Amino acid sequence: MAAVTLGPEGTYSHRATTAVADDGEIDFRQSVTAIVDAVDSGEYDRGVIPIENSIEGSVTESLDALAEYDVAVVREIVTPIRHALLAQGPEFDTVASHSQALAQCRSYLEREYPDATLEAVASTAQGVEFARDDPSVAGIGHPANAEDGVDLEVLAEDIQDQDSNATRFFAIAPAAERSTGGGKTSLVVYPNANYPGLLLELLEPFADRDINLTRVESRPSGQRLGDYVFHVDFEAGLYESRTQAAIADLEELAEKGWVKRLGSYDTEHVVE
Ligand SMILES: O=C(O)C(=O)C[C@]1(C(=O)O)C=C[C@@H](O)C=C1
Repeated sequence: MAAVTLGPEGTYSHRATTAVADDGEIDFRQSVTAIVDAVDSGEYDRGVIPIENSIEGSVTESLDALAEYDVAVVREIVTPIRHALLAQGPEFDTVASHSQALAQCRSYLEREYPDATLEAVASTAQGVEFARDDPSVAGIGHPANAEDGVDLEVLAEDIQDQDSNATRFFAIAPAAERSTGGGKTSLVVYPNANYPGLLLELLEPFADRDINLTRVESRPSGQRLGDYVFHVDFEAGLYESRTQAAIADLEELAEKGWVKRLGSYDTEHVVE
């Protein structure tokens, strides 16, 4: 089974992918959108993308790509994220990492390196590569990245602002592989409407059927200011009759827009 995720080798996405596709080939892309595109086109059977972090919140590029492309979510992977600061030595003036990782270490960086320039790059592992090439750059990433070559020191470990830092990833597949099992479901709803009580009406189909929502997130539709797409996750299988009834209600509400079924899945906790 060929899988694709955020590269280069050594990203947290790569680690999460190994947990679900350890017997197959893993290829890398430089952005979440490129990963979703490669799975949507059938080039890969699996992709792994970050969705949400306990400190920094949604990975908005992932939510937008899930709304735009037609792929199935087949698994959820939750993994603790413990960042290290890696450099050739203590004399650096720039810290390069993924924007999520820089944000997860914001207090640490302000306290310890208030004068450093923060540079957002495609992934944590790419930041570490820059540090390997340039003594004026430090990277933030998994400490094991220091072992993959010469000349990198682990200057500090566990620099994330909360000990309990964790990221949720989705394993995605081509849309035809949408699973029929799994205890959690994700939908994307675009009502294409704006009137008092709309959000309440969107949530009622779940409350009425005793379905527990685990996340509601709004993203701009891109059509006009104040117009939103809603990402909804809940604890019920897609093919349960109460879910089908709730979706039928939502489709009526979103008659001018659409309801996208991303799929049902189980959660896997990966501890490193
Ligand atoms: O850059 C990486 O290592 C990634 O896999 C991306 C990512 C993210 O986008 O959230 C994944 C986990 C961590 O939260 C930090 C960065």
